[in-house]
Amino acid sequence: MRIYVAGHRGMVGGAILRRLQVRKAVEEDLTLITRTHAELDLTDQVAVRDFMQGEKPDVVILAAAKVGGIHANNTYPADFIYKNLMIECNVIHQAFAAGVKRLLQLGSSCIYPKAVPQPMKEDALLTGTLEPTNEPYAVAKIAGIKLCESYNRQHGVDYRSVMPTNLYGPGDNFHPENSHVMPALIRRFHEAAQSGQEEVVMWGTGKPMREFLHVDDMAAASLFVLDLDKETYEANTEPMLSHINVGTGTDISIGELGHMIAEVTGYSGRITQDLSKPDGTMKKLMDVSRLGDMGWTARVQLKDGLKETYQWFLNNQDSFRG
Ligand SMILES: NC(=O)C1=CN([C@@H]2O[C@H](COP(=O)(O)OP(=O)(O)OC[C@H]3O[C@@H](n4cnc5c(N)ncnc54)[C@H](OP(=O)(O)O)[C@@H]3O)[C@@H](O)[C@H]2O)C=CC1
Ligand SMILES: C[C@H]1O[C@H](OP(=O)(O)OP(=O)(O)OC[C@H]2O[C@@H](n3cnc4c(=O)[nH]c(N)nc43)[C@H](O)[C@@H]2O)[C@@H](O)[C@@H](O)C1=O
Repeated sequence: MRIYVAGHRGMVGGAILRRLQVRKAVEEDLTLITRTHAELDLTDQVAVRDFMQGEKPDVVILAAAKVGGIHANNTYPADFIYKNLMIECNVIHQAFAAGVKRLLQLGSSCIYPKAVPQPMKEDALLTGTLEPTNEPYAVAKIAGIKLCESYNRQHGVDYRSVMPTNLYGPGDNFHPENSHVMPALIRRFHEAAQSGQEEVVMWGTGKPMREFLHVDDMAAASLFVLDLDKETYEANTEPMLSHINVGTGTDISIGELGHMIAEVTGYSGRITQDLSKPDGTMKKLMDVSRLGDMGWTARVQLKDGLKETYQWFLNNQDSFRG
């Protein structure tokens, strides 16, 4: 069994690779294939074709993408739509051309319309208008789902999609502007606590609700879905709706999250709001009953995961990206 993990140096790909390495210790015939971004640019069609034809993986896990928080999505929309469409087209088509029978790709909860009934069910896809701050990224992610469904329908392959809620954990991107809210605030509150600052500014009103899933849970869910036999996967999805939500099923306001991060990082000053920054979607909570009915639930509690992520941040400050 030869498994290619695309994006293995990212937060999710790294967590998936760690789990597969544990598996490899007991499964001698398992070969894990990886390439860094520098070794293989997945937006390069010819390079991806040559790689797939050369390595001939049995299974592909697509965790590589252009990823960022609300500001990055809103500021670099061309990068988010172009790079993600190219990566998906190249990896999915060239995997098919090289004979890959099973593939798992990661989408995102932002595929669902902005004003959709909560919690969001898989069948809410394409029922309304998307959140404008990340529409280009969401369109690319929806195309990823439709690529998998189309190759399944036309060619009889077994390409699956998981839709994660907002993720966090070791290996996250702590860039001050371009990251997601959790790593951005861990860094900002930590630096304020260390330097004795009296004020920390958070973006928006603090009212949006978000659901946070630890990346180790995401990696476990990804392999759970990948390992399902074809009959079970198909019995729990539909040909035109072949994606599965992954989340915890509970959410928290951004304001509350800020207070939690202040406590964990030891910051005790004022917390204020920058109302010139966007809130984005006001609520994004996944309906996770489909995955729950199949037997998978998240394990890591938010407070525990936050403390562990802060510890990882402290141990890796010199090496993290951004
Ligand atoms: N983080 C989150 O909150 C969420 C993530 N997701 C999805 O999960 C998946 C993984 O995200 P996450 O791990 O957080 O993201 P990361 O940014 O941590 O990792 C993405 C990886 O993809 C690599 N990559 C990007 N572009 C290319 C390219 N052109 N060629 C080769 N490699 C490339 C990056 O390499 P490099 O850094 O060198 O560019 C990086 O290693 C993505 O599909 C994302 O959309 C979904 C919902 C929430
Ligand atoms: C996973 C998901 O991530 C993105 O969507 P998002 O959920 O809005 O992600 P976010 O983590 O950046 O923000 C969450 C909330 O938090 C508020 N907020 C406060 N203070 C900071 C702050 O300092 N940084 C950030 N980034 N947000 C902040 C911010 O204003 C917003 O209300 C998508 O574009 C898309 O990439 C996607 O799929």
